[in-house]
Amino acid sequence: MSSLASTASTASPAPTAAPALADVTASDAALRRFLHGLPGVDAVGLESRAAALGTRSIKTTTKAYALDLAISMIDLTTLEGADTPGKVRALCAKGRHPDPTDRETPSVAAICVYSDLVAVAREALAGSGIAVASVATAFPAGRAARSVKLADTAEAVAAGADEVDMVIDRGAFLAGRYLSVYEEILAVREACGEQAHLKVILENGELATYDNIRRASWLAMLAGADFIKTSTGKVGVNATPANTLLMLQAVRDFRAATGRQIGVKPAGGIRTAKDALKFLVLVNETAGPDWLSPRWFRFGASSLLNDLLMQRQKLGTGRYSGPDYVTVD
Ligand SMILES: O=C[C@H](O)COP(=O)(O)O
Repeated sequence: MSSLASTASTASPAPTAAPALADVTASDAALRRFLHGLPGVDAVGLESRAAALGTRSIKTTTKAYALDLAISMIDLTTLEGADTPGKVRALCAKGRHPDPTDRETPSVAAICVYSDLVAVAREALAGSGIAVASVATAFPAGRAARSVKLADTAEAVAAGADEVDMVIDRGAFLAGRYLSVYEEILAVREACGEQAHLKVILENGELATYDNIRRASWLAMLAGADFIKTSTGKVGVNATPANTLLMLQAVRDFRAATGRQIGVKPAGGIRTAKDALKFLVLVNETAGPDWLSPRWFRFGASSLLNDLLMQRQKLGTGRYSGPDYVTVD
């Protein structure tokens, strides 16, 4: 999209050479060689580039477009122990018609729930074109036997999930057991079958270094992720401009190396329209305009939608209507 386009270019790493999948994934040692052979991340450069792109101003007509685009990219999420069918139905109604006073307002991309509430969401969203996303694999910690994680995934898919958001085994990853992480993603991918897209949550806040985030991104993509996702939203550090920029570089480089396009989903702590628009600038400037659609970029968020709606109403009327005029997230 040219209106979010750059006026100045900033250097970012060149695409990585195509990996030979069979060689790379043959063993822990081969995966380690490949993942540790990826270029090291210049943390200072990454953070300054993310900060610099965050200062880009977006003019009024582009802003209207970008606010609607951001709404259409939301995975409207509720992941609480206290979730009820009633809460999920209310969220689905909101996802269908985020602003009942303005039917031009786009619907969200998906409603994201725990697997036991997939059937409720499925029924409430019938005919809407909005996807049902389910977290699975013992979300958020991912601490369970693989059989339990696969059963969780299979139940979500059987209940009608269009998308499965799995967590990687961070313990195995940090211990260098890359093959185990790779094989688990493959197994979950298989449990998703043809029906469900797979989003792989790296849980960046637990990966300790930017180098690890780059390695985990590649590992997930090699194993068949349709999307890579920053976070569960349940730990101290979730989606940040810098860790999302790094993952956008990874999907860009992966497509250059393999021809396969993978989506990106920052999640956790994204609450304001201002922040969402900064993320869209990062997408355009890093992965490129091919990613500026809900097919390739999502926001995992429980309470971003209301601020986007308030900003949208302000653009239309010239004033804020205030939080009382949008339904509670
Ligand atoms: O995947 C989505 C996140 O759990 C939502 O996090 P949030 O409540 O900080 O928006």
